[in-house]
Amino acid sequence: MTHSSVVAVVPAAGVGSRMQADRPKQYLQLGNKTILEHTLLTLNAHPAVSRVVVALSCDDPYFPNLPIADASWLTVVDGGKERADSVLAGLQLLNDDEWALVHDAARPCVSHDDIDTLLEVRNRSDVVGGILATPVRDTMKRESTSTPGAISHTESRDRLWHALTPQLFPAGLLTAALKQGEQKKVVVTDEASAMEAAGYQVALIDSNPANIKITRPADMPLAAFYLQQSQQKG
Ligand SMILES: Nc1ccn([C@@H]2O[C@H](COP(=O)(O)OP(=O)(O)OP(=O)(O)O)[C@@H](O)[C@H]2O)c(=O)n1
Ligand SMILES: C[C@](O)(CO)[C@H](O)COP(=O)(O)O
Repeated sequence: MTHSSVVAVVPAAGVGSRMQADRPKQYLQLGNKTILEHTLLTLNAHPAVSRVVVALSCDDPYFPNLPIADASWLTVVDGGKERADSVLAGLQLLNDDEWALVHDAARPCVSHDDIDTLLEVRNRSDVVGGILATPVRDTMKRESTSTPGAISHTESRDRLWHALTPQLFPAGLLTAALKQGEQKKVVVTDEASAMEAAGYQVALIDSNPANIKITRPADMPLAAFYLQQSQQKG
């Protein structure tokens, strides 16, 4: 079956406050490249990805110094206040019938195997798209509101998943769902939340938990280890 082209859309306009670094976390080095370079190069290297759109902070002083800044396969757009705004800005460069493969800049350890599995959802008629995900492993506690720092209760972890990225949807439907979510003040922290709110069925694709989102300092050595593992695999 032939498919419309797949375009990677990479939100990379965050400030990385939880990382508490001297620069936005996507510009921290892992080995000989920044996190952002690892992510963009991995996406561009996937045979199904036709081009990459990256959303940057409008006053980002770091990107122009990267060797890939002038890559022909890469287009830069200005990101927005929230992650969803940055994704929406990137989607403006896609045709409605193209597949948007939305992936956090902060997830450099994503594998081509997992992207291959996610792309299979294009052949399904029961869902509109899908997301990489991994089942929750720990017991989940809800914090008390009346006694902050204390447990209110244990949440059922039955059928509870961590949503990862990439998340894959037809660009036109995702654009409309994000705009609708904005108008209806839906809390949209990933693309799937907007698609769910719009009433679509979205596939959960069980995937490698090594595809971590680098968020806090302790994530850096873990990401370095996973990247080294994948480089050794070749
Ligand atoms: N306005 C924003 C906010 C976030 N992002 C991107 O969305 C991804 C996931 O967001 P997160 O991990 O929360 O990154 P930050 O918002 O930078 O981190 P923090 O919440 O700690 O500030 C990151 O690649 C980040 O660069 C974005 O493009 N535009
Ligand atoms: C999109 C995401 O990575 C899925 O888990 C997550 O929602 C991003 O959240 P953040 O607060 O913007 O890091």
